[in-house]
Amino acid sequence: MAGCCPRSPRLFLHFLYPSLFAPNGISRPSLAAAISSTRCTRRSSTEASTPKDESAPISSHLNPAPDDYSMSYFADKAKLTIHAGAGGHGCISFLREAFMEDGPANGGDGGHGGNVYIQAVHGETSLYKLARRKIVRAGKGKSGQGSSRGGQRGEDVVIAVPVGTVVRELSRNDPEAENRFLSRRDRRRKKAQTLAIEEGPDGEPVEDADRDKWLLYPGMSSSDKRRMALPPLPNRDRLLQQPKEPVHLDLSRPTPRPILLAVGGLGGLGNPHFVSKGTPKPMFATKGEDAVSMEIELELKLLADVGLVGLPNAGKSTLLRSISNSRTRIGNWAFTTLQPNIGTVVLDDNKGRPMLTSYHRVSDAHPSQNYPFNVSPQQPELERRTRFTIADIPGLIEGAHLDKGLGIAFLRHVERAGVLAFVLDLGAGNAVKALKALWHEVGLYAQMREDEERERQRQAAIDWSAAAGTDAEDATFWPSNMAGDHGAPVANAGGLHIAGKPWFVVATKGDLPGTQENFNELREYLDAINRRKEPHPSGVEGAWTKDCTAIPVSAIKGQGVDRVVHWAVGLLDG
Ligand SMILES: Nc1nc2c(ncn2[C@@H]2O[C@H](COP(=O)(O)OP(=O)(O)OP(=O)(O)O)[C@@H](O)[C@H]2O)c(=O)[nH]1
Ligand SMILES: [Mg+2]
Repeated sequence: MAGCCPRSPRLFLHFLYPSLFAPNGISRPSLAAAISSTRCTRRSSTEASTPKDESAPISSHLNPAPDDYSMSYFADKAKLTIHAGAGGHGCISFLREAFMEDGPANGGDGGHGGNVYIQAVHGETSLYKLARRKIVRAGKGKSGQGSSRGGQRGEDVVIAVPVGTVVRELSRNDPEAENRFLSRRDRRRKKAQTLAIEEGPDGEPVEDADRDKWLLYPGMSSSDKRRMALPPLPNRDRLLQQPKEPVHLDLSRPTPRPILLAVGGLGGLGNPHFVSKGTPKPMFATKGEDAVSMEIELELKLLADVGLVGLPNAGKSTLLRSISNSRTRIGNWAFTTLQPNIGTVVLDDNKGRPMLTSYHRVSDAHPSQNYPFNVSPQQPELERRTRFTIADIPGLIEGAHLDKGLGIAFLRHVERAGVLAFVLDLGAGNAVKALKALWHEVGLYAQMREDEERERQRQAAIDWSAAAGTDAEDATFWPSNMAGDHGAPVANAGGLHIAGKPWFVVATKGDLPGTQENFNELREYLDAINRRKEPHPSGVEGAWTKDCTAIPVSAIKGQGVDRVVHWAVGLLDG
């Protein structure tokens, strides 16, 4: 193609035909178009001579060209190291004015370090940015200054995460909490051990463990510094209570206010705080406190009303396109979809009138009674459903639990869906076998999650924290419904009992010849489940076996898909 349209002649057109390029009313783009059409005449004529392939599929919204899709960066896991800000140091300063040589102490206090918060907000859809960011730091407090000027407070940081994020603490470093827990004498012993300092005649280590928490006047000689008697460190409480270890939050709803994760260090005290009868001119101030740092793991479980589960190439994405506004990628090969997609199904007749009447509980979405934040629901109990969301995930294959294909980890995005829709390709072999294989993988996934959760709860039952046994509670910042290890167990909130969810089958590619028999067999199998003659395909006792149905569709032609919407809404309404 490049050979038939050489670039060089175009470069000389200005010189050969200057009038063509003069600003005489013909715009450059139209001229350029004229040129390109002339230049490509040869190609067009050759194309025209070849007969058009009539059988080639015409691309449309439901049968798009391979490059007709939209994709955004997506990550559903992220590990973050968060550092709250350290406090600024207190200042050692004395008033100096004309005719006043020896003024009083006037060193300002250091600013407190910034805190790190987390908040689940609508509008965030992925953990991608956080996964790349890796480290989050709140601002450090500025040191105090002379003339009693306090240091500026460190800036707080709010980590915005999508609704549906689970937060787990992996490790924590809280030097101040450890110090508070140990007695002064123990701290001294510990420091002596680490520094290998000799013990004094009274058996006490010579070095005071708290000495490095003090700032001494820089103008003093080192021997004076060593000899200087320092008062006991003042006992100060943090402005906010550091949440108990380990943090475990299930942010399945937007959080009205940011939730505290790590508290910044207190700012140091300036020298006026230490003025006493014996020390009218204190040559010392305290340093700012070290702050808490933590390693946390974020896991996003998308919250869609309906989750599509199917083998690769079954037609899940085509189905999603046919009923929602999604522009997910479609291709005639396995694993076209590599990350979850959410589509919104709008329940109107394209003229703004409702397509069907459906209601959902508002209290589910705004469980204000569980929040300590005083958010009272203004909405009525039931609200008309105008839309619902549907999640399309990468295809599952047999043995996905053994990490075959893309594994089963993506099932976390349908784990919380209200309804599961199993998408089966009627043209790809026995549909009953495919359904059983899918349920087998889903069942194994549920089992794996439950084991994980049990292990986590067992670990959480052990109190590793230094403050174990103390009754420091952090109720102010911990909504009981969110704190996995502080309130209700997250396992129940996560709804791991997947087999108990309402489900149905969407039998796709019904337009292909010879699929009727396969569909009939599938329908008979589902009828047998409804009549309790066959067990639930997952094999779980007491699983959902009410009205299991299969809806035949041709998603590519948009036929039968309205029934899928109606059925899904019916199941969502319960
Ligand atoms: N004939 C016919 N073809 C369909 C139908 N639905 C989807 N297809 C085709 O099946 C192929 C796979 O469709 P996708 O929607 O990408 O399948 P998928 O389940 O999302 O595949 P993965 O993303 O790989 O899991 C595409 O070539 C579609 O055009 C249908 O109803 N009839
Ligand atoms: Mg797909």
